[in-house]
Amino acid sequence: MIRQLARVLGAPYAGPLRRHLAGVLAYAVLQGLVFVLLVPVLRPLLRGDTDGAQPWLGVLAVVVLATAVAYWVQAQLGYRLGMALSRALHHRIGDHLAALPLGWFTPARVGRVARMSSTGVVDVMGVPAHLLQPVVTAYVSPAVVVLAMLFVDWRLAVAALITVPLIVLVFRWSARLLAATDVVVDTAGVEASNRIVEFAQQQAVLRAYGRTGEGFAQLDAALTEVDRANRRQLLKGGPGLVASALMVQLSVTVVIVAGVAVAVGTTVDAASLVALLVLTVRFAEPLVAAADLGAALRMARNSLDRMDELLRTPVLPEPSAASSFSSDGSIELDGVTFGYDDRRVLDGLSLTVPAHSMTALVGPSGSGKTTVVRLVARFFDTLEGTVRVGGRDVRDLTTEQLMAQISVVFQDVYLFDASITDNIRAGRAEATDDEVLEAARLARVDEIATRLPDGYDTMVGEGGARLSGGERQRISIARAILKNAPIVLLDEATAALDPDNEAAIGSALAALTADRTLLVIAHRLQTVRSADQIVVLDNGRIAETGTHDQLLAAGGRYAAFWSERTRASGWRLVSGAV
Ligand SMILES: Nc1ncnc2c1ncn2[C@@H]1O[C@H](COP(=O)(O)OP(=O)(O)OP(=O)(O)O)[C@@H](O)[C@H]1O
Repeated sequence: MIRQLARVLGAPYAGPLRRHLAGVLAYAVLQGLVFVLLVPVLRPLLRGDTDGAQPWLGVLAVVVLATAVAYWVQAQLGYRLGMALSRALHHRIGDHLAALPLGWFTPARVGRVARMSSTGVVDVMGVPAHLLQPVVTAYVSPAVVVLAMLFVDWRLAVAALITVPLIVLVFRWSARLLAATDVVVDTAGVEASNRIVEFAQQQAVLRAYGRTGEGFAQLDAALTEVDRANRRQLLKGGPGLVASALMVQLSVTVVIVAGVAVAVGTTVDAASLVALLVLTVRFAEPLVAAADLGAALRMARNSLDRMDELLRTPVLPEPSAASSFSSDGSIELDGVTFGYDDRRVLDGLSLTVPAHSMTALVGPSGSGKTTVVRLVARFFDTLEGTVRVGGRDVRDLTTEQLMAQISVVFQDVYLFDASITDNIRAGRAEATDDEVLEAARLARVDEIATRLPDGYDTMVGEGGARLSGGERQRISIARAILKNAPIVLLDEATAALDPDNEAAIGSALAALTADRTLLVIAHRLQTVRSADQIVVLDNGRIAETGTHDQLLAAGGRYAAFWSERTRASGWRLVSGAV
């Protein structure tokens, strides 16, 4: 486990971990010695020989003092290591998350990561902070005691040693019984926390459709499952825990019986025997503690396993150093095949978006439009074929180089709980105040700021909750304008907006996309009509390509779409260019 901890934490923590382990070992050995010294102290005392006990009492006092110092040193090291470990784990998880393909982030995985970085990190930091010491002591102190027994009376040492393999076997069996149910308990825990978050977040939907009862039923079922899993673990693990405690008591009994048998043979005097028995009882104490701590240690190990697994999840390979790159501002997909899990979604798709032109992607739901945009932004790598941005294979660009080429405006806009200015500045951290204000003006965020009590300093709330959907989108467009990337990937809003917002967003997008390369998942007829190229996707393939007039004249899929959509409510006839 220590080795795994060192691997998860990385090289800088190997030294502190080793030092802490050395401190814990020193403490465990010293504690064992304190137990052992009880024999020479008690032996003369029980015979009434206080003078004989005095030198040993002096030695005992010195060793007790050394034990106390060792305890303090290892506790300080462990506590500090625990705190550093919590920071290091958060950093390592955070750094790795930042490098994982964007497509990795599904809601279920996000839930797991949230659990891992909260309770998981606390479990793991508990190892140096308060678990390692009692567990190491549990094994090392009795070993020192048995070693000392060898010198006092080898038969008692052998009696104690006989029980050790049995204790180890029973401890392992007990741990295995409990571990078998760990996955069930953990899965139930993750499910319950996801349901709680969902229940809280989706109150509006649940109430609107009168399904609070049903929503609650799902949460209730998840919590019942947690309860059931815990009970099942207790039932399955119970025999192991009882057997472990019994084994420890049995080892004490074996040594006592052996001691009495030896005493009857008169090789050991009564005083020594009593001292040895005291030693035996103390010898068993740490073992009982180890059995109790097994569960906490296992939980820490499970959390560590999951962190290890996350940190081993491959990141998208990218060149170690950025090579010089002068983008021609185009986008190209060349024979691209891609699928989620085992299902093919794009099938040998080739598409070119020339620089400074607009391509509109249209097609039925599920035809692969979003997937095309995700591949351009390298959420995933293709199974076959090549995606080129600015004329270069995206796999040959560093994340910084690729991201410098692209601004993405998706439908779900997330704003940080910060001021409007800070949210816009997220587009380019080093932008001057004037540049931020200019981007805000172009995206018509200035109109929003004037209405708010603190203007641009107004905090927008978590996710931008204090603003309307349209207002959030205008801020995200201002962010993209500030970023000033040559290529814009846009998922046009499907939701209806009020006329003011609609017009504001129209002009904000016009400012963003002017003189840029634009790949847009188009929902508005106006956008589609004004595109230089329309690509009709169907089932992961290109069904048709051309301008609006060409495609209407062709009388194919697009023409059918157009006449259907202009009649249906799904496509809105709105004025204003994109
Ligand atoms: N993360 C994912 N995991 C598994 N399957 C996915 C994932 N994302 C999309 N899909 C599936 O891939 C197919 C194409 O989805 P995509 O979102 O690209 O289509 P779309 O044309 O953008 O649809 P829409 O217009 O409804 O947004 C769909 O069948 C969808 O269910």
